[in-house]
Amino acid sequence: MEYCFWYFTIAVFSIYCLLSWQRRPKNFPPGPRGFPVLGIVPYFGKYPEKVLSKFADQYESRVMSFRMGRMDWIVLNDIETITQALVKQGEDFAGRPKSPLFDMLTNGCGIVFVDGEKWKAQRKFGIMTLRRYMLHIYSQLHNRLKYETRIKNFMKCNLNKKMFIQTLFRKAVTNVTCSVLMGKRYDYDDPDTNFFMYVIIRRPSKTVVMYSPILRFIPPFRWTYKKIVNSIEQVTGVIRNISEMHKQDFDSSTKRDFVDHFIAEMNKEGEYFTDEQLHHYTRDLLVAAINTTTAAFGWCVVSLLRHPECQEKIWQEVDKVIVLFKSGNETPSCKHQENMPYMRSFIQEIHRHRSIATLNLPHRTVRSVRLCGYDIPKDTPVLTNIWRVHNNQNVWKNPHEFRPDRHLDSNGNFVSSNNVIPFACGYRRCLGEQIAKAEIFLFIVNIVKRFHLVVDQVTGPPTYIHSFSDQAKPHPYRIKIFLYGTCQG
Ligand code: HEM
Repeated sequence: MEYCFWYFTIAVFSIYCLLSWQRRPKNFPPGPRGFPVLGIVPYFGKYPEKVLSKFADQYESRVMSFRMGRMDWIVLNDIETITQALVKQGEDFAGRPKSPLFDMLTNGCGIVFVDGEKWKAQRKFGIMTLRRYMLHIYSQLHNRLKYETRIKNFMKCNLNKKMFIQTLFRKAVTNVTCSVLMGKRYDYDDPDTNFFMYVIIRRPSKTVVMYSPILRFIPPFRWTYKKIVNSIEQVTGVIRNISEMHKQDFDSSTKRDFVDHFIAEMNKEGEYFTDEQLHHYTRDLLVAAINTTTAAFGWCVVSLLRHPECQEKIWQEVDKVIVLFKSGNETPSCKHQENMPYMRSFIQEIHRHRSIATLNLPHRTVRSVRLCGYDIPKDTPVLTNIWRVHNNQNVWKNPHEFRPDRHLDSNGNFVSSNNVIPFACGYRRCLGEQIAKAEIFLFIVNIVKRFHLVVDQVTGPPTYIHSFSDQAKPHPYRIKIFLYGTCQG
């Protein structure tokens, strides 16, 4: 009798779980449910963007849903729906999924995972500041990149069996970003400062712990959790010291960098402009900038190596447009780019062919909304399948092929495309887009004009397959590099 009771209770409970698993909000977009608790996570494998894209084909829906944990997520599948949601209804989709753990660790400060009024004030300040001193940033970026990409550093990569070229790019990008944000450069060989370049590398397991804080008590994730805490503490510790030094010799008439601009804002006593906010804002900018830009540099070189004809064409264009580059009497700038259609096509093709933020950063609906005839409740997490847009066969012929000239018209003019959205679009579009674009352009100019890049015959050409991370970055690879006009390599 007692057994019957337990069997009955378990059966009722299982049916209840199954039904609540199957239940989804009324008039919600269609999509796969996957397994109880895990949802479709077991299907994700290394490339969730491709798996979600296949589901999108299967459900034939511009907006699709799926289950992960206890949450129903939605995915925006094409450019029209993405523009409708993130631009036209942008305010409704401008939230970020809540991570109580991250909020606890950052005290709700920063910009990337903040929303509401605080985010609006920080974003407005960020846009104004970066725009105001963009010209200064441009020449600073050029000088720093020229310095960071000295042949001496490349030679070290060639000689050192353990050092790959991306290590050099990561160090260069870290120094460029630190200079622009807080006037700081780190010596490549300094072991005390090297940590700064590595502690902020993002791994998928970190994201999982962020959104499922309960996991921090389970052994393998416990270790990841400790790393997150250490990373946040270490980086903010370094930024704290630097900002204290900035305060000591602060001069409101000559603001040197982002930190100085923020201190000036703090002196006006704005509600959200505190020391803690400064530390987390700067940390967020560093994390957002370093991983993505390093990946972009890595993909540029992969493409230059795999397509020597592109290297040659870019070299010729730079030679024609920036005539005095070699003598050091002309600094490359945005205005040069206007006369460089091939360079611009090459960069646009890098962004299309190698989507770095394949699924964008997650958004959250801040109120109940209607999209493509479906009802999406408040607080629904939202993914944007950027990879799918960049590989849409109806827009791009043979999308898997790397062909910069697809972005040129019959007269050889560059055609900017709304179907290439590496920085996303709308309200939460990348804040550092202009900086990233300038950096990538200046990086290519500096590399192509000064060096000749050749595939390392021992390892062969690097692959386009990206490594498993929350940003699509190249696998480590080696190259041969020669100074132009010499056989030095
Ligand atoms: C190739 C380089 C880069 C790529 C591909 C990239 C891409 C992105 C993407 C896809 C987003 C998410 C947009 C959204 O949520 O809808 C984002 C956000 C952001 N990016 Fe970038 N990014 C790059 C470089 C940078 C740089 C250099 C900086 C800063 C100097 C930066 C700062 C930020 C910030 C602060 C956000 C959050 C904006 C917000 O939540 O309001 N990014 N980026």
